[in-house]
Amino acid sequence: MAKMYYEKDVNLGILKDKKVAILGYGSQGHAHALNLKDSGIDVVVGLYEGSKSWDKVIEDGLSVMSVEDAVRESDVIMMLIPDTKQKRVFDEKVKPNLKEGDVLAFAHGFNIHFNQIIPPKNIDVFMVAPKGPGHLVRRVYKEGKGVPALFAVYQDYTSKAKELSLAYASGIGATRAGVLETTFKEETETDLFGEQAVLCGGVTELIKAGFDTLVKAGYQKEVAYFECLHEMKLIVDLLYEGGFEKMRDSISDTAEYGDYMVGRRIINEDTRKEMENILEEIQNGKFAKDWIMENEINRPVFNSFRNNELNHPIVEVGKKLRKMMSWIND
Ligand SMILES: NC(=O)C1=CN([C@@H]2O[C@H](COP(=O)(O)OP(=O)(O)OC[C@H]3O[C@@H](n4cnc5c(N)ncnc54)[C@H](OP(=O)(O)O)[C@@H]3O)[C@@H](O)[C@H]2O)C=CC1
Ligand SMILES: CC[C@](O)(C(C)=O)C(=O)O
Ligand SMILES: [Mg+2]
Ligand SMILES: [Mg+2]
Repeated sequence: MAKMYYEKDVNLGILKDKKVAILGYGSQGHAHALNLKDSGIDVVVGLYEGSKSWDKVIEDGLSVMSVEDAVRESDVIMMLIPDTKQKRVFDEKVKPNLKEGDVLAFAHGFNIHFNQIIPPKNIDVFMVAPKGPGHLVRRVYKEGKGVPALFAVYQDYTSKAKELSLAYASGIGATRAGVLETTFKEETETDLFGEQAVLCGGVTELIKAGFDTLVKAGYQKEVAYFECLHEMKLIVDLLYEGGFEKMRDSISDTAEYGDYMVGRRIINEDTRKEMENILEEIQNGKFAKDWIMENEINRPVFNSFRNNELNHPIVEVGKKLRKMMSWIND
C-alpha cells in the first residue's frame, strides 16, 4: 500500500515564514493562490503585463506583480502557467531572479521530466500535483474538503523539500483528502495517460459516439444529450462516492446486466491494445515531442480540433438544455 499523508502528518507552519509566488492565475493558479491565502500563507501572484487576469487577482484580494518581481520577492515559486510556456518564462524571467535556497514548484512534471526546464542546483524543486481540475480544487476547499494530490521531490538542496511540499499540499487543502509520494516521471506519464485515454479524450469520444449513434438512428437530440452526457455526471458521482459497487447498487438489474454484457464490446481487446500504444508514446517522449513542435508552429492542429469540436451538434443542444437548469453554472 502506498503511504498516504493527511493533515496530522504535515506541518503547515514551515510555510508560514515564507512568501509564495504563484505564477499564473488560471485554473490551478487561482485555486492555489486563494486556498493558500485562506490557509494563512503569504501569497503574491506573478503575471505578464496585459494579462486578462491582472484585475481579477486584485478583486480577489491578492497582490499581483510582474513574474520577475514575484520571483525576487518570494521564497517558493509555483509554476502555474501553461506547460508549453513554462520553459521560456523560466529561462527568461524566473531563473535570473532565483536566490540560493529558493523553492521551484510545479503542479505537473512535464517540463522537468522532458528536460525542458533545467533548474540550478542550489534550489529545491518539488511538485504538488492535484488530481483534479483547478476550479474544483478551489470549490471543494471552500466547502471544507480537498482534492487529493501527488507530491514529488526532484531536488533537495535545503533538506527541507519534502516537508515543504507536504506543507504546500496542506495549504491548498489536498491533505484533507490524502496525498501520496511519487516521482516526476510517474506523475507525468500517468497524468498524460489518464487525461488522454480516460478522463478527457476517452470520455468525450465515448459520449460523442453514443450521442451520434442515437441521433443518426432518428432519436431526439435532447434525449441523446440527457442519456449520454447529462447522466454521465450522475453516474460518475456514484462511482466517486462508492466505486463500481455503489453505482451498480443504484442502477437497475437490467442496466447492470447490460453493463456486464456490453461494456467489454465497447472497450475491447483492440481498445486495450491501443491504450498500451498510447502509454508507450507518452513514455518514449513521442507525445511530448509532437506537442512541443505543435506549439512551435502556433498550434494549427490544436486550433482546428478546438474549432471543429464547437460545431458538433451536442454543443448547441447542451447549451439550450443547461440554460433551463438554474443550478448549473455554464
Ligand atoms: N488545469 C488543471 O486543472 C490542471 C493543471 N495542472 C498543471 O498546472 C499548470 C497550469 O495549468 P492551468 O492552470 O491549466 O493553466 P491555465 O491555462 O488555466 O492558466 C495559465 C495562467 O498563466 C498565465 N500566463 C500565460 N502566459 C504567461 C506568462 N508568460 N507569464 C505569466 N503568466 C502567464 C495566464 O494568463 P491569462 O490569465 O492572462 O491568460 C493564466 O493566468 C500546468 O503545469 C498544468 O499541467 C495540473 C493539474 C490540473
Ligand atoms: C485531467 C486533466 C488534467 O490532468 C487535470 C485536470 O488533472 C489537466 O492537465 O488539466
Ligand atoms: Mg494534466
Ligand atoms: Mg491531471
